[in-house]
Amino acid sequence: MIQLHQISKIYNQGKTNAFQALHKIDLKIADGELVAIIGTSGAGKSTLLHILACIDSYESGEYYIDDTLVKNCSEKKLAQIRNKKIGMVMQDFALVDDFSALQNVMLPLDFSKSKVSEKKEKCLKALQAVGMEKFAHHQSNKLSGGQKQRVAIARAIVNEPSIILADEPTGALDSKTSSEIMELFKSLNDAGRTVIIVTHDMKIAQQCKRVIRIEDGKIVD
Ligand SMILES: Nc1ncnc2c1ncn2[C@@H]1O[C@H](COP(=O)(O)OP(=O)(O)OP(=O)(O)O)[C@@H](O)[C@H]1O
Repeated sequence: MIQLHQISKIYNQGKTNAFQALHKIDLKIADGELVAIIGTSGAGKSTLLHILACIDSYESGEYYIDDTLVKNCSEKKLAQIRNKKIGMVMQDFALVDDFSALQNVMLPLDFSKSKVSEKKEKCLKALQAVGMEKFAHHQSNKLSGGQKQRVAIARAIVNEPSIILADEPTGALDSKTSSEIMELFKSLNDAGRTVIIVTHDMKIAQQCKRVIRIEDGKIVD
């Protein structure tokens, strides 16, 4: 499903501060895998995740997602891929503070032509899947860290993407809450989704079926 062939990423190319963050990365991730990406700070984990999420460019190599060659896609097609195929979860939750949980989960449906009542129903279903339906009308900045991350996960799955990408999703949570969030990722994976998690936490990585270690922009293990 995901294939990277010789992907290289250079920040500030052509300038005196040019920096090569990824060196000829080859990687295949099949449908339904549960993968951790680990490595020291600055190794290139987030850069790789952003390329997988189609939110960052690369200087050379090919990235195929379900046989679509990403670099040939128009901006419109890329937006469609991001919206329909990929759900993103961030360390800092990236919720709109003064929106309710429901309004946050509605955001990816902003451009959908469905009726508002249908959109709401979809969002409530996503909130239910993460155990947060009772908090649908709570303002998001009044929720705990773990609850915020559940809402962020509901927002990531509302369009039923086949791939979930998470960047340090438990980095701001205590260990008990981290375990609960990891259980949620495992259940999303059990339901058939591909889940790729960047993490520093070995307890999280050990629960993944495959661990990829990056050092200095290269896959070393
Ligand atoms: N926008 C940018 N411009 C220039 N260099 C960048 C940029 N973003 C990242 N880098 C550099 O690229 C390298 C890889 O960064 P990246 O954020 O992918 O690392 P990481 O493994 O995710 O680190 P961390 O675990 O600290 O989040 C680092 O040396 C970083 O300084």
